[in-house]
Amino acid sequence: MTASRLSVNVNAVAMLRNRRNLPWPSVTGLAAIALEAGAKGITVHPRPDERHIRRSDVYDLAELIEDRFPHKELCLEGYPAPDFLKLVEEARPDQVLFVPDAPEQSTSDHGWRFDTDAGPLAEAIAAARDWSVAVSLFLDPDPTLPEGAAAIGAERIEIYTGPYGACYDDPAAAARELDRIVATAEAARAAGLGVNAGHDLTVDNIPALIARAPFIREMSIGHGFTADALIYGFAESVRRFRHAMGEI
Ligand SMILES: CC(=O)[C@@H](O)[C@H](O)COP(=O)(O)O
Ligand SMILES: NCC(=O)COP(=O)(O)O
Repeated sequence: MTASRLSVNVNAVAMLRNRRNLPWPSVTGLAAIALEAGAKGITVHPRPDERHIRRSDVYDLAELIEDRFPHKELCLEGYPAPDFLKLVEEARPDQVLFVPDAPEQSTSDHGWRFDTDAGPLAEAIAAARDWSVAVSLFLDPDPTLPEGAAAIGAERIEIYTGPYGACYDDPAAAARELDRIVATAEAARAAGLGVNAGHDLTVDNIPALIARAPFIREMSIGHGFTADALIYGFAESVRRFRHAMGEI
């Protein structure tokens, strides 16, 4: 049995909870079920408007993992603005993923371009590393980019797999996207970076990806995982995604 690569993103659980002024479905409760079932960790992307994950959820999840799952990992995602960096400093996740998202953006849809928008990155990366938080950078599937991530001090990248996920009904287009992801993953590995992947991954599109890039160390999955779990339940979906990754 291979170690788990699955980090379950619970943004959508928080979105459902926020429909009412009630504490269910429980973000920490479902995170615990996923961790107990074999997920490697939990990922959250608190957005400035708290449309799903609230700042308080981040502290609750950090406490859950520290108290009950000390060998599991918390990953925080966000734009390196002062408020987000404060959250990273206080919650001390195992990993932070910096994304270049504007506050009003509906979801992440592109990675960093080091020639144009890397302004706040170098300082944020240095701060996170001082707090012993591993730093990952969200990058488009473009093999010219990983070298820039290594040069600026990141330890890992997460390849944006949204365009691949969007080709669910077009195998030829999916094969082209997969080539770009794999080339980027290989470039990152050659640059000494750890390789993560995320966005719109599903039990159907993961096997082809993992077959071509078995060295991927983590996949963070929220939307597709939650859609699956509505049918199968959180614990069974962990098993299904790990099976898709060839782990069990
Ligand atoms: C960084 C990334 O890929 C995003 O998928 C993000 O984690 C999802 O954010 P939303 O849940 O707000 O769409
Ligand atoms: N980093 C990607 C992530 O956490 C989840 O993305 P998605 O599966 O909700 O698209």
